[in-house]
Amino acid sequence: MINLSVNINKIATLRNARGGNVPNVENVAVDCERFGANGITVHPRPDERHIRRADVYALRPLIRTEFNIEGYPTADFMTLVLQVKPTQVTLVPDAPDALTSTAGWEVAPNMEFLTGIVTRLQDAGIRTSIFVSTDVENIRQAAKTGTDRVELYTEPYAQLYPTDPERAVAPFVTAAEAAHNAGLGVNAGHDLSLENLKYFKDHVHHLLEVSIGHQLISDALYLGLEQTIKAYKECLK
Ligand SMILES: CC(=O)[C@@H](O)[C@H](O)COP(=O)(O)O
Ligand SMILES: NCC(=O)COP(=O)(O)O
Repeated sequence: MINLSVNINKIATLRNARGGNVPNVENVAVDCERFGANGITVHPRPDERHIRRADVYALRPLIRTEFNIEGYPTADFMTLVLQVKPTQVTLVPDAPDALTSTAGWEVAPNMEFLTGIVTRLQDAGIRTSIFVSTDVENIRQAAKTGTDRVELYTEPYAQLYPTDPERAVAPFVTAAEAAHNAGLGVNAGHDLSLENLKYFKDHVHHLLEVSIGHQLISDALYLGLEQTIKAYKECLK
């Protein structure tokens, strides 16, 4: 089974637009699980433009499935995740002011840093994942950090899929195989959608989890959250 982890950043974006508590991020997380999500993902950014640190603490006791927290491992981020102890932390190389994630780690130049972070998280019982592109040598370097998993950055796939699905998916097939052969679990995410998810799942082997937010929450405006989650899960069957 491939887990669907619903990224609820955009629910917090909407809530923050008015300063109140509508929509309620905690209720939405619980409802995502009720509607079939296998996990909840959040990416608390330093400027708290969507998910806030307080949301992460509030969500922890409510989540019954897998809780995945993404982010750049600053000292503040590490304090947060070591207190909250989610199921998984996904390490992302984003600058503090990044609009969204646009690249994976260059692992070799960050080997000592990433190895230290991975060790601290695993010592606390937290599964780790490193956000990477499809570069196979870079994925082999990621395995040397001791990380449990990598998350393949799928935006290049999403961009090319509408015009050339075969060429779009090919590097991901190779990357997932390389990660698996290096002993890593394989996650994927960024810009996955109802349009491109099934083809990705049908071609990329060894997938354990996809985390999906922007497109899924946008689809929910038309289909409703329950039907949307069911539709994404259908793509993963
Ligand atoms: C790590 C990743 O893939 C991103 O997609 C991220 O979680 C999305 O963040 P935003 O919602 O801030 O664009
Ligand atoms: N890790 C990717 C993620 O959580 C969601 O990315 P997106 O679907 O919002 O692009």
